[in-house]
Amino acid sequence: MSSENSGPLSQKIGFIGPGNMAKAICEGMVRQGLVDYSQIYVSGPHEKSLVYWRAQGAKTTHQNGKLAEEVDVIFLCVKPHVLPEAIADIYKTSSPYRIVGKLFISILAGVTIAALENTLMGFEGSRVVRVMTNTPLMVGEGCTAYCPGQVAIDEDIALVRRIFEVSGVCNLVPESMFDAICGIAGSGPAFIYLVIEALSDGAVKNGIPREMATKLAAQTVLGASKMVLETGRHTGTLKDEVCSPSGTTISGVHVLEQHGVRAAFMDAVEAATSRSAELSKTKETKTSVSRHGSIKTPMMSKPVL
Ligand SMILES: NC(=O)C1=CN([C@@H]2O[C@H](COP(=O)(O)OP(=O)(O)OC[C@H]3O[C@@H](n4cnc5c(N)ncnc54)[C@H](O)[C@@H]3O)[C@@H](O)[C@H]2O)C=CC1
Ligand SMILES: O=C(O)[C@@H]1CCC=N1
Repeated sequence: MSSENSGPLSQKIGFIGPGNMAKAICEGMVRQGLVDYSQIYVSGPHEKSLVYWRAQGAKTTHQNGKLAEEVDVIFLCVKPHVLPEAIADIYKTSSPYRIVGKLFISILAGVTIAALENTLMGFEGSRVVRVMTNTPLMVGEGCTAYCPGQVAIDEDIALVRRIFEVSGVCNLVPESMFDAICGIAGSGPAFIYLVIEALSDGAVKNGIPREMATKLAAQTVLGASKMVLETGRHTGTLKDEVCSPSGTTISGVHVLEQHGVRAAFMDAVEAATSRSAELSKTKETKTSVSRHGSIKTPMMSKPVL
């Protein structure tokens, strides 16, 4: 595989699982001129979810194996419990000799590199990179972490960095951090939407029209985030600068502390982290797939398909 450091990518790129994350990753690449839709292949079982992609100019199929035959790089973008079925479909709908030396990039929560490599070992020379990312990729503000598998090569890493750096930040981390990164970066946007919605509700309660209230809340969160990232100053110091003695803010902060907001957010990140760890231990995500496309679960002596 060629490794360009600038300019458009030459590879054909496939997405197995044409959902929210496939769109976020692909749109980021297209918007930044890294690829155009003629290089994009997408597969999924439901016709309805492929219509959008064809309208953009991507090629679509219901057969994961046909996609894998065509492309150089395969993004795995299905839900974690669907992975065995999706991989089994690659085996069943392809000629294995045509799936040689492909790079698989997985964004699945709670699916380890070992599980991925195990399930893909029927395809000669497969390489894996595990990624955790988030939906703000869509607006160029993604937060991505990656960890290469055992046989991933420098070009694979360079490619992953290029794809995710055009749409935000991207860092190499040890795989042991993946559950915690899922807890903050993967799930975190939902926690913050909740904050924005609640701030907006508070403003609406006090007479601000909804549309204006949501814009004020979102811009305030954006501004606070930029302050943290661009000044590099401690969050406590930044908070103190907003809190005047006997002022409005400290009254609000007191209420948040009374309601245990910090502990609630810590608990939320911890719960999401634990769930990711739990997923990696479930039978579905530990399942492997034989060369013939049979799904083998660790709990069963016989294949279930
Ligand atoms: N949504 C998020 O914010 C994030 C999600 N992730 C991970 O990304 C993955 C995808 O998540 P979403 O895009 O949100 O899910 P989604 O539900 O939007 O997309 C999944 C797609 O897979 C398709 N699919 C189902 N069975 C299939 C099969 N056998 N073969 C091919 N395609 C199949 C579905 O029809 C659907 O279009 C998950 O594993 C999740 O853990 C990671 C980071 C953030
Ligand atoms: O909720 C989930 O399982 C996925 C993984 C990270 C964000 N969304």
